[in-house]
Amino acid sequence: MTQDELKKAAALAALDYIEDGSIVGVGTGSTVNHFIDGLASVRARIRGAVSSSEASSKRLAALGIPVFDLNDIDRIPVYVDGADEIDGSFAMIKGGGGALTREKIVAAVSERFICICDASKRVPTLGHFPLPVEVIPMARSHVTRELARLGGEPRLRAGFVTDNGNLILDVHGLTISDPVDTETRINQIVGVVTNGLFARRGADLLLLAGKAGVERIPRP
Ligand SMILES: O=C(CO)[C@H](O)[C@H](O)COP(=O)(O)O
Repeated sequence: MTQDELKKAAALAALDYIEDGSIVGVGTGSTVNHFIDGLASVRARIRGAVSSSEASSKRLAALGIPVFDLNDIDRIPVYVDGADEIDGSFAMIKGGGGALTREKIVAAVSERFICICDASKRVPTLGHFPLPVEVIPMARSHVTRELARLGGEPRLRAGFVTDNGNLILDVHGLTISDPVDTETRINQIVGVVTNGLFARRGADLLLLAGKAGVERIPRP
């Protein structure tokens, strides 16, 4: 199976967890695109979706799935999203697609975070994938210096602007021995909107697609 077929298998497995009549939290990325396509096949069963990016909103709307403003919604039973890396405690690096801030907001409101991944995303320790950090443009140089002081090598994602009008610094070479601590420290740098470590609010269930099928692994 190709990596994309594995992504699709994980994504379609997430349809089993959708509550009838609910608003579904929808993440961003190529794995989630398969989930959105699958959601279209059950759209009569759901009220609609809250989305974490303009790209996902556009795809949902094109398939006739109503997209709600998060401010008008008080309950999201399930949030479905991919990850760039996920470790044994279900802490993740996310934001490869640059949607980390909205992803973190929708995840915070949701009761259950279901992570959909192909097996390559499972890692013993986070940090091989560069950590995305969303930054207010006028703070770019300051945040770059502060991230370097933490031991990383921040690189501006060239030509990229987030849905919120901000920049992304991808931090290479960071040692992440305590993901909760690193997430907290980076978020304390003035000018950082948020960072792509999802450790304080990690995944609750991992749907991990490998050659043998989709494993359904609850958070340890
Ligand atoms: O965090 C994300 C986007 O901001 C994605 O979930 C992450 O980058 C994984 O993407 P893909 O499913 O395309 O491998």
